[in-house]
Amino acid sequence: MSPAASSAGLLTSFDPASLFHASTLAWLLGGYTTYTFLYRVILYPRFFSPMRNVPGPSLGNPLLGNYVTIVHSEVGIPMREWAKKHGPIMRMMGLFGKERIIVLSPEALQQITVRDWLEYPRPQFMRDVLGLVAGYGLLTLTGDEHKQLRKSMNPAFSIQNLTLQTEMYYEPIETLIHVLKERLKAAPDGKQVFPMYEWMGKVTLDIICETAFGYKTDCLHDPHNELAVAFEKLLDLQSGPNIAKLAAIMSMPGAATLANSEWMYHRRHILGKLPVFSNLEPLLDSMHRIRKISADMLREKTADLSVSPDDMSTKKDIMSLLVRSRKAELEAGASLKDTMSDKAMVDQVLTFLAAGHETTASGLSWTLWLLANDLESQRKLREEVTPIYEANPRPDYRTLKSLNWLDCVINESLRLLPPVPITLRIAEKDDYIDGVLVPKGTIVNIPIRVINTYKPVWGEDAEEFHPERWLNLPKGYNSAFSQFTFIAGPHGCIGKTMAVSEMKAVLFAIIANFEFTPGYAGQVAHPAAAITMKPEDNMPLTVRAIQKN
Ligand code: HEM
Repeated sequence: MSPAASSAGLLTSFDPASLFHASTLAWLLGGYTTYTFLYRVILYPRFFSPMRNVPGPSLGNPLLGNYVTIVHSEVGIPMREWAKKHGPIMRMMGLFGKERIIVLSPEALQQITVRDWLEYPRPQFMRDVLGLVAGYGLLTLTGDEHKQLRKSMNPAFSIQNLTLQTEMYYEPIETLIHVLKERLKAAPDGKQVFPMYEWMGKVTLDIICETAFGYKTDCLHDPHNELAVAFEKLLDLQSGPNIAKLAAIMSMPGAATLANSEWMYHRRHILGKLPVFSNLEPLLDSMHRIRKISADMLREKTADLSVSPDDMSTKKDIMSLLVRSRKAELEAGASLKDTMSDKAMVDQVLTFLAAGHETTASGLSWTLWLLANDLESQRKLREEVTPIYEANPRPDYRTLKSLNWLDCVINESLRLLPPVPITLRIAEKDDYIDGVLVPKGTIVNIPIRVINTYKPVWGEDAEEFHPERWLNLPKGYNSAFSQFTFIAGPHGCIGKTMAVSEMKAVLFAIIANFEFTPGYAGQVAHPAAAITMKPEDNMPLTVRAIQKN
């Protein structure tokens, strides 16, 4: 038979119904799935992606991409090494062949976080995780809703309000000093090793609860305070693997809605019995307790007639400010539905508690670590703060701001060991970044720790602690984009000025009272990252009280 006859025979004998035989369908489906998978994971990133020629690390494991390296290294370090080799824009591989872009240049950071911020929101899975652990507010909203909310929050973070709030920091700070001194009295040689991250966590929780809603946790004295216990439980859950697991769960359709429902809360014990979901039980439980306490505080404030619209003298906390501004809007004729609801108010306060507590505690702990390893910088700081402390142990916002070496130390610590080491955005359109065509849907990595220590900007000693560099900044320094600890633009940290002045108040007082040295010989730092970068070992440091002459 000729080939033509044979193919004609094949064609005439072809029965379309045979396609619907189960085995044929299975073969077709299997073939299609295998091809699609191979195309996405192997072929597309190597031969077809518009980003295929962007420099970066080798593509890594076909399924896990560069995650194997990232998961087994200290946060930010692999990206820092890649940046040294490949420069300010790189491609890396995420899971299952998903490409990501890593950006460092001021131009790219300006485009993503400032100019085109509406087209580069936080990815949905990130917002879902943040919503679950930090409430639905500034961290989860985008677009016009975010703009409106941010505008109504700005007064709480104005210099005028921060100036009034500074006084509220000192009661917890003085309690911390008192508690540590009492323990040191009983210590042999007058020195003792304290887990400083734990103590910084207590003092910053007391401060944030007081400034966010006028609630006294006093967890420095009472570790069993209900709010402190709930927070501690929540923070214990925040390890890298747990957050990755949570992000995977939140990517499942409907998971975020379900996890936030009362229905699920009342059945949370079921989750506790399922291996993958077991961490959700304590998480839902803690969030429920924190929400309940916040809602009770709100009810009290709304009923409290002394929270009048123009009364700035009595209640300076953020929740009172929101209640006052709602009252003012209602008195000016706004209808209740146009003002912020009770639930939204509770969510805002939760966001501030979560975003402002652990970040500041980590920032303070890293600063103490760096000072414990640079005794000359610590001595200079003590020399600067002691005369001011002796004249007035509760300096105001302006005085704290005027202390130059304190400013250098905090800027340098936040540069070198930023409490939020990395953040993500997603491109919502095909776009060019630094001349590279980035397809819609690409996750953009903003590697804060790498940006802050990039040698072409900061010089060869970029990875070392030198507070004096802030007195003579390098030529390539860009005030908005070279130290990116609080990022920039409409989603930049609203609490930046508050965090810095709180860190200054705490450091001012404890450096005047104590000397810090490493906890043991050969100690090295152990930064672990979940959402924030915190010391995995709670940062043990040797503390000795300063003897007054
Ligand atoms: C050293 C301490 C702090 C650091 C390093 C820090 C860092 C950051 C960073 C990097 C972001 C941007 C995250 C992203 O876009 O993915 C952010 C956002 C935010 N931070 Fe902070 N933060 C600190 C303290 C605070 C404090 C004290 C508060 C409030 C009391 C606060 C409230 C917020 C809020 C509400 C956002 C979301 C802003 C928005 O999207 O509009 N932070 N912070």
